[in-house]
Amino acid sequence: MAKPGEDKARKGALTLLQGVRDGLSLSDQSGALKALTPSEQARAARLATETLRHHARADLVLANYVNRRPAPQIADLLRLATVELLELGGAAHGVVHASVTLCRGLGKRGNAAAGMVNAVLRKVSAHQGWQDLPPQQMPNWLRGRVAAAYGNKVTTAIESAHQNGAPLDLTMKTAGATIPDADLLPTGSLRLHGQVQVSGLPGFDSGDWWVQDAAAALPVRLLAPRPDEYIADLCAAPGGKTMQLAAAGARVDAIDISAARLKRLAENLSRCELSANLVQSDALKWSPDAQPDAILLDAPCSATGTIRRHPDLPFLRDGKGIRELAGLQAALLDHALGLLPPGGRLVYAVCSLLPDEGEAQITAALTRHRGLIVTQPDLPGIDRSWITPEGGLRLRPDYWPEQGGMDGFYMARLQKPA
Ligand SMILES: C[S@@+](CC[C@H](N)C(=O)[O-])C[C@H]1O[C@@H](n2cnc3c(N)ncnc32)[C@H](O)[C@@H]1O
Repeated sequence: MAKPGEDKARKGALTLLQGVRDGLSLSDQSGALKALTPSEQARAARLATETLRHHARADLVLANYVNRRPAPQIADLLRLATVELLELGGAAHGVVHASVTLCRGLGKRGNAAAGMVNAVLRKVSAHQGWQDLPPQQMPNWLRGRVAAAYGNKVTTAIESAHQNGAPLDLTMKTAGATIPDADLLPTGSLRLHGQVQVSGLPGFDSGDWWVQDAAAALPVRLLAPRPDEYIADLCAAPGGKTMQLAAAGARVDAIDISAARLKRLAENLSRCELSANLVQSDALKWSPDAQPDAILLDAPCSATGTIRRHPDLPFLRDGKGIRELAGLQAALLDHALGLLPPGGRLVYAVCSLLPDEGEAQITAALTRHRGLIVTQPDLPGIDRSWITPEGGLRLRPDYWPEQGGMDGFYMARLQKPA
């Protein structure tokens, strides 16, 4: 029996996949499915996300049954159906029937391919061995760098973590508070497993928490803000870390170059009834009237630590621009250190797997700034093996495999000489 909502969601997923092929991220496409209900939009996003997460494995299965390379839109449809059948447990008859109908709706080319789609998907639905296929590899430009940094075994473990996706982590506004069904992680974040509708969770309307990966919550814990301290958050939007700083009672200047992202930060602060002084500026040109007690520099980066939650990223990037990003990170670090008073502290953070954006930035900053020291992380829940030779904290998606992993991150706490 065809379910109209499911059919709309499948069609929506194909629209999103086409968008990714055209160079748009899934989050850039939030307006593309306006005609769908919120639950159809959520289903479409899930289908597209899972298809990207299992793209290469779906192609491996399909290669057994497809003779000629199909047009890109038909290939997306076949991958989507393969993932529904073999990963998401979709009922064979329903998925095959709906996919053939959808294919017929794709114009002349779709009509011509409908018979092939029907025959291929019937075979896919009986395919054995999906679970044994290796996890989807990162693209070569990234895989090579990750393997050079951590070795082949860890690279495969990171790819498995990417395939598993990410649970939903929350940071509570009040330390120690909790919500039903959430696990308390060793570092203090709460974790929820399975499909969760964020706006339906207790405490959403009252702003008791915000969504933030457990790894992303650690830079502010490392900075250890105190009530009434004046803290500059130099790359602040959409504001998960600004909210941690504000919730700790700090007076926060939240600077970001993007007006659109600052708007989201303002909405997030408002929902949680927290406040910060928002400033739209290039952080490299910003200087405050008074010296901040501390600075958070959550620098723009390749975001390669977030592939678990953003499986579109490997399809959108080609590795160009990392050198420019590293140059910007170094310039931001130098500028930020110049704003600090003697003895002031700074946490540098990036959601990147690449040492060029993390460890190497701090090693180079230590040679450029005489007397600068790295103070070692001493946070609850941190494994000592995560601390790097220069004294930073390297987090990887393959850590905490039993609890559901964490984003890749690097952070270091610097102190200016007194
Ligand atoms: C990693 S994100 C920050 C995430 C944020 N700290 C949080 O916890 O939600 C990096 C941010 O840096 C901003 N950005 C990039 N270049 C910048 C610059 N030159 N000055 C200020 N902000 C910049 C981007 O707009 C983006 O919002």
